[in-house]
Amino acid sequence: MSRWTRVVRTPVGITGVSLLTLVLVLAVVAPILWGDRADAVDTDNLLAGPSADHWLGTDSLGRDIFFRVLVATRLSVTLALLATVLGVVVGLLLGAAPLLLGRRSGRLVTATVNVMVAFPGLLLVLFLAVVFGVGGTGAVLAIGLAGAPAFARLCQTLIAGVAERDYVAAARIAGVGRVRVLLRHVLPNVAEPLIVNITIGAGGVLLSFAGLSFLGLGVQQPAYDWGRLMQEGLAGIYIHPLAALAPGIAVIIAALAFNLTGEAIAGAVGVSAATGLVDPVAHVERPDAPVSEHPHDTAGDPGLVLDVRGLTVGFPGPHGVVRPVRGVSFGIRAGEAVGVVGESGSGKSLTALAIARLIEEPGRVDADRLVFCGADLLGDPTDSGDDHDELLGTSLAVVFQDPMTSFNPTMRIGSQLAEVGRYHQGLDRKDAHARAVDRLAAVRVDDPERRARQYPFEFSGGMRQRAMIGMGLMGSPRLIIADEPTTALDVTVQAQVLALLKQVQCEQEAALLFISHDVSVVREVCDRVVVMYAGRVVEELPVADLADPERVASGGAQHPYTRALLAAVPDMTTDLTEPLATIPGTPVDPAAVPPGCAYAARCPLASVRCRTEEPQLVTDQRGRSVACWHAGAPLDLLPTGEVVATS
Ligand SMILES: Nc1ncnc2c1ncn2[C@@H]1O[C@H](COP(=O)(O)OP(=O)(O)OP(=O)(O)O)[C@@H](O)[C@H]1O
Repeated sequence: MSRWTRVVRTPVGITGVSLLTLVLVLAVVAPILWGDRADAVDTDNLLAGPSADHWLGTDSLGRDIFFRVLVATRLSVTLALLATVLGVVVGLLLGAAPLLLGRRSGRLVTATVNVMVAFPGLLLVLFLAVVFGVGGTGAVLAIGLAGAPAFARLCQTLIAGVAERDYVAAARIAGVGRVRVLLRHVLPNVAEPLIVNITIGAGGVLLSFAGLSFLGLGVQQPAYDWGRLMQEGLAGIYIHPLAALAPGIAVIIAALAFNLTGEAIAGAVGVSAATGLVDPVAHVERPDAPVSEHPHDTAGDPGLVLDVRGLTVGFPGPHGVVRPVRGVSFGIRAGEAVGVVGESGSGKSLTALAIARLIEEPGRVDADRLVFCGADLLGDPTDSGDDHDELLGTSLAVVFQDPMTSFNPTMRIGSQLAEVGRYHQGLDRKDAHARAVDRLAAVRVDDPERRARQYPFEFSGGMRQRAMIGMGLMGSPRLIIADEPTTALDVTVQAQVLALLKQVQCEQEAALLFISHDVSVVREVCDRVVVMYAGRVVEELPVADLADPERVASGGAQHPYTRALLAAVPDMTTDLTEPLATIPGTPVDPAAVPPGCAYAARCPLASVRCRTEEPQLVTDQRGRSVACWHAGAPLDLLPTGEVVATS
């Protein structure tokens, strides 16, 4: 059963939809059928009570109240819908401002919206009604604009939630413009709560309109809506109450029709009908001081596809800037696979996002050097004549961790792949689709023509990851960033996706940056490994040296953290009757990084020097680097004093 069928299967739904249909039908037909009778003046029957000729009596000019209430449906509903549309359009534009204008200008709009929301709604309506002038048009503008801020805030919150999804990031890497991202990737995914809110909102607008006309600020004679009829009937409320009550009841029925329908849709699509009452969007201030802790610089190596030196990522926190990535340096050559390992929170994903230029304000990325395919990603693209987005769109492929969020659920898989071809290779719709099908075949998706027409929910997790790799292959990637691409998959599918990733990397002679917390997976896929702890690289070495945590003297891992990570990986000799080894203690909170070596509190070798002086990354003749004052020292040897770094 479709969701929309479900709307009318509940008592609330059937009542709401029936009432709404009745109201809308009356709005269309009533003026045509009964317009003349509603306007007919009968001077012999002024202020008459109910009779067979006039079911609800007559007004002060002898006009039939029943027909006037029916005929007023059109103006009441039309004006309410116009005001709703105005509020929705303005609210949507304001709500989408952070996405369309970028965070900085967007924040200004957000702040203005928040001030407007704090302003009492009724006062705002009355104020605007006076500003725009008495009458139907003024009332539409007043009610529409007064409702816009609340709708804008709802949109901001919903859009912000979707804008962080991986498929939006993927579309942005693919070079899709902001307006298209909004229309194609964001709005379809927030449409349901918006529709619910608009429907319920229309009921409220109808009441507001009746209120304004009742106060004499809305519709003016000779036109009449329900509010106007209520006002006219008020004068004789004690002798002839039906003249005021009948239009009042009509307002209640119509408002109920909209509200019940909205509630029913909310129930059917699983959205809270109170979504409009969300908390204000949190604001954080941008740090003033630029961040650059790491003067460490190296001359650029032209053989590197990616050259990162002193990369920092900072976010403003309540007590100053928090830097989850604090001076990361590494490079990757064409055809090389580099693994980045470390516990959760060590800054692996942020490092990848910074390279893909996906860190949004107020986050701030700084580096001494961030060069991809010879282009300085930190420089102004117009200076160098390069278009970074174009470069990243064609030469960088990103495979995200969660196959559920990697694709836009409202778009066919083929269209999402084709989007890359259309934006970056200038292919027309047909060629882009053909290439998308071809790329799906290249990542071994069976029956690619049919699969390309399917939606993401029709793909299994493993197939979605393959399709994501296929999307990266729409261009000719020089670098593939895979951020925990198999964490969400079961073991068999994991092996298939890893094999595919490796095969694609070899065929394309691309570099691979493979992020994982699982050392054993990195050992399978990569040539070299970068070990991160608390936002820094603590060791970098060939995977061959990861073989055995105890093989320190003969060139194995030297850093106690790398050795602890290795010891925590179960192998064939692990005694399964014993609990699996873990690293004692907890990772460092990026907001409270201690002085000295960040790992000292958990390190069996930590000495006084470790707690006060931060070890720098030192590279040996074989090109392996380690940042530790006691690198390679036996782990059971408790330090008695200062030990000089062995490398
Ligand atoms: N937008 C943000 N604002 C503030 N802090 C953030 C933001 N994004 C991430 N962080 C913090 O940065 C730290 C590093 O995050 P990151 O996602 O890079 O870790 P990770 O090593 O990839 O971990 P995981 O394996 O869990 O993904 C975490 O402590 C996280 O809370």
